[in-house]
Amino acid sequence: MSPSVALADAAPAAAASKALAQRGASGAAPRDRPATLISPSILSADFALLAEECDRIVKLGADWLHIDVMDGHFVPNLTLGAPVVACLRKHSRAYFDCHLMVSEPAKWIDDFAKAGANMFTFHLEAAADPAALSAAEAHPAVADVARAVRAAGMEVGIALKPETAVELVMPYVEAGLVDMVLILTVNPGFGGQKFMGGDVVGKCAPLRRAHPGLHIQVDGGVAPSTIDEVAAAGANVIVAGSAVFGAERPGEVIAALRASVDGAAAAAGN
Ligand SMILES: O=C(CO)[C@H](O)[C@H](O)COP(=O)(O)O
Ligand SMILES: [Co+2]
Repeated sequence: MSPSVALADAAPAAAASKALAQRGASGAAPRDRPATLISPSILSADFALLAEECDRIVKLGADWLHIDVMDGHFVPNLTLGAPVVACLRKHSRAYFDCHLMVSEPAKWIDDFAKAGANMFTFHLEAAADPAALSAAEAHPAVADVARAVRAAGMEVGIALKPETAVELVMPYVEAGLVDMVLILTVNPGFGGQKFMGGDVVGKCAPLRRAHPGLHIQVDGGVAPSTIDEVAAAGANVIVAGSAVFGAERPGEVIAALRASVDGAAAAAGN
């Protein structure tokens, strides 16, 4: 390991575990709006320098690290899997926010738990036949995946593609099975795509109204030029890949994203 990789070790263990507890509490969702969390996607990092890149971006103010897992089947791209997460865990105590764009999420739960993932976000469209999903009741296959993720010691995220109606995730949130809902504002598979605003990011608003304490993540095309619409919609967990890793001063981008979301929350009175 190069000396520059020992980034997470710069924080005292007690402070790091306190921060982790604040940033990702398991169990019942709080009633108050959760804190703003910036989760840069390492998809846009230099994969040959991944540990150093993770260290650098946490030191520059990132709260979580967003890890995009693609299987070449659910999406037309391949990225990385649990072995890479396990290697990163040896170098970092950061919160690993894993976004599983895979056809069979249940198959990977144990591997990611053992690798040190903190959040396991799976796609609603992958856990059950999308035609069998309903806003009126939870689909047993989706509920089973959510329960298995929590039983494995990770927090539970459910992701929605841009075309998936937000009503379809409500039964799982209402049943207390979900810690975070991820609203995708690009078609999954690639970084650097154009942000889908309007009705797509607008799916955050009814979720925030109905569930003030829920983590609501927006992922895809988020940048200083698009963050105000994301913030106004009610998201509190912000993913940005190319905007952060492609910036000359990534710390300034992280600060600008956070300021916009904090400002919108204050304006909304929470
Ligand atoms: O899940 C994703 C793509 O499927 C990525 O997290 C997302 O696209 C982040 O990259 P960028 O901010 O460059 O859009
Ligand atoms: Co993602």
